[in-house]
Amino acid sequence: MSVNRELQDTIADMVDGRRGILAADESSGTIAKRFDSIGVESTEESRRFYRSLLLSTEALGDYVSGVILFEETLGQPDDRSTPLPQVAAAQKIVPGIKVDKGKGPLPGTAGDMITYGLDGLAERLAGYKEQGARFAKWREVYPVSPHNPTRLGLTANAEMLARYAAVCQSVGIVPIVEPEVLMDGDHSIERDAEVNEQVWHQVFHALHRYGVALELMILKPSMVTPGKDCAKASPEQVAEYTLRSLRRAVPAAVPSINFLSGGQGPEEATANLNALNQLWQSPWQLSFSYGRALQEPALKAWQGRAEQGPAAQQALLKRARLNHLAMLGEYRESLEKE
Ligand SMILES: O=P(O)(O)OC[C@H]1O[C@](O)(COP(=O)(O)O)[C@@H](O)[C@@H]1O
Repeated sequence: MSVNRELQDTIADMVDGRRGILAADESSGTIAKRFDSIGVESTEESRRFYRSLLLSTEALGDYVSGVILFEETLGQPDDRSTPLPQVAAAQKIVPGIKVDKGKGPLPGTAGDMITYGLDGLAERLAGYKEQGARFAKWREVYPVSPHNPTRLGLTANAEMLARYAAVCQSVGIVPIVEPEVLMDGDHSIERDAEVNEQVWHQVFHALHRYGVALELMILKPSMVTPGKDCAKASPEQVAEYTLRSLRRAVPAAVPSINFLSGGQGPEEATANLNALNQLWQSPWQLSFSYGRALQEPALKAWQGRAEQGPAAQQALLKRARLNHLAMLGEYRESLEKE
């Protein structure tokens, strides 16, 4: 099959107007933190058990079209020895893989970050593809301060995302491009809009220079919100600011925008997505690619106890279904109690 055909098929399987993406690709440090919050030790086996529980949730494929896995999970089996990528695929959930290798400070910028992992990426992708991955994800992180992101931070991070995306498409892997503007701090929603807009402009400029086919990628941005230390904005305000900035910076050729949750609570992330889909008929599908906002209730229900598995799966399925309804603009707060 041609590389282009592979990319088109993957986009068709992932973008159908009613399903989103489950981000289950927490790196070792992050998953240890999440497990710590429920008193569970993070071991190879506890991570395998938990992620296998998530992926075998019955009917999850009704609301989720893709799952982002961590490298370790790609090679792990469920209790019946079926590789986890196959467990996902059996539910019509496309398996994908986080391919960046974490982040560190960007020298010369006093506060900006940069992500590692481009060396040997094409070879790594070939291996992941053999294990079943059909898409990849790479995250650049932008802290906000009165002087960050700097001009250098904006161009350097955009360059990394574009180089990664171009390598992915050259080997038939759909790239998810994730520029995350962090919620940390006390910046206003106006400042957040300004930063996100600059970030997206630079990212799409770089994607253009690297010849990335916009029709064959997915954007995973932050929603435009005030910083965590400010009063929260209403879902309508978040939707208005986010759409205004997206319209100014993101070409209509991009098929789907799957937001990250970035520290929003589960109900908040669903209400915001719903408002986004109610506000305006957009050229892109507006969907989710949540980690914490999908998994938090499931983690709490699980508590590391095998007998709590079904409760954890119910909690995950409920969040996935409510976010599916938010994609249709049909979510209501009263559904939380059902
Ligand atoms: O462990 P990392 O690499 O810091 O990533 C943290 C998470 O951030 C995400 O990109 C977004 O997750 P959230 O929706 O929880 O913000 C996930 O895909 C990833 O698991």
